Amino acid sequence: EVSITKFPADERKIIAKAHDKYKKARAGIINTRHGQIHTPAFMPVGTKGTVKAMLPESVQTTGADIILGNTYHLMLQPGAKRVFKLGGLHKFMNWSKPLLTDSGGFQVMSLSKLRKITEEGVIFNSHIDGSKFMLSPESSTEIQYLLGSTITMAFDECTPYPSTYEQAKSSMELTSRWAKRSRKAFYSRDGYGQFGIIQGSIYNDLRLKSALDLIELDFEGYAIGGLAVGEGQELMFKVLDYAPDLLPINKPRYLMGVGKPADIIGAVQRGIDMFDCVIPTRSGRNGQAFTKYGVVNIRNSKYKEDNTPLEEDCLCPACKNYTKAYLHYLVKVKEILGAMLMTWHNLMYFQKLMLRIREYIAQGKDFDFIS
Ligand SMILES: NCc1cc(CSc2ccccc2)c2nc(N)[nH]c(=O)c2c1
Ligand SMILES: [Zn+2]
Repeated sequence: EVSITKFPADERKIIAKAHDKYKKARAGIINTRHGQIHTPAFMPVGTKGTVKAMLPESVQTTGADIILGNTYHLMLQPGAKRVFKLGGLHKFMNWSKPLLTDSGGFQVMSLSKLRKITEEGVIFNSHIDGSKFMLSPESSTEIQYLLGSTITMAFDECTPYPSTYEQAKSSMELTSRWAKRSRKAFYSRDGYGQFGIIQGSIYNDLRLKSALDLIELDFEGYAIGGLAVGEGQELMFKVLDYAPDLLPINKPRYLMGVGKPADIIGAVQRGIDMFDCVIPTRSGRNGQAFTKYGVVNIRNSKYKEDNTPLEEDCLCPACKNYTKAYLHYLVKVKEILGAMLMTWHNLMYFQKLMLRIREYIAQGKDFDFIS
């Protein structure tokens, strides 16, 4: 078992080796202070302290072991100190299992209007009321501590795509300097962990240097950042053909912001353990349901009198108790229950996919035809 706490390097016991064809795929368990994470794992995104349209207990019934929170959003509202005073994010949102929070830099670059990147950190104006904030390796790490995150992410810069070699090099070097400061600011406790994030865009020598810089800091896990940023699946897999192997085999590997089922399967085959993506929740709210027959756009008029469930053998409330006609109607009239049921089904679909992948790996079977 790959325990998130410090463990002797020789405890490199991977629970199950996958079928030779996918010699890099692995199934494992990450032990944390807030419970176990079965990998390969899909982590639903709960940006503002809630997985949108879901109760935490509903998220739990889908099989999720861990959910994500967002440092950027929570530091602006309600504020990290307030969450800390109120007992931390676990208590605040009534989620007792593991929580992973992003370090916030990525969200600053994608959400805040005015921002300035300096060696110190990122100065930005809140997208809510324009007030001025600064995120640095130190402040991001402290905010994640105040939130009570089980897994803290190092403060990095997500290198945009496309980037020239020079741009990617200087961005990666900044991420390495910030990683060192993040690691120094981390308050190490048993059962809690901090993950480093490697950058380097599509350049293999930069990816290697980034990995070497971060391995020196002995993080509890490692994330591959700077992918799923518009490069496309082919180029992403090209990087994943070598990047996971640059990371310690006995520590968790997290591919940030990925992805669709086919992306997840391809990345697991290349040695990735953890995933997060807004697709099941966001597309669910937009009327898209993932099913074994493909993606169903429930707003399509062909469903308005379809008295069958999304998937006859799915155990989620949407499939057990309702029809596509009812979901079609709810989404068309923008009823909140529509968002709830579609989200619940999609999260169940993604967790079932991960469960089947874990089973196939444990049985040494290849799993490239699962959709
Ligand atoms: N588009 C991929 C992506 C996504 C996220 C966000 S993952 C996330 C989102 C919400 C909550 C927790 C994690 C990233 N975060 C960081 N820090 N660095 C990246 O390179 C990066 C790349
Ligand atoms: Zn369902």
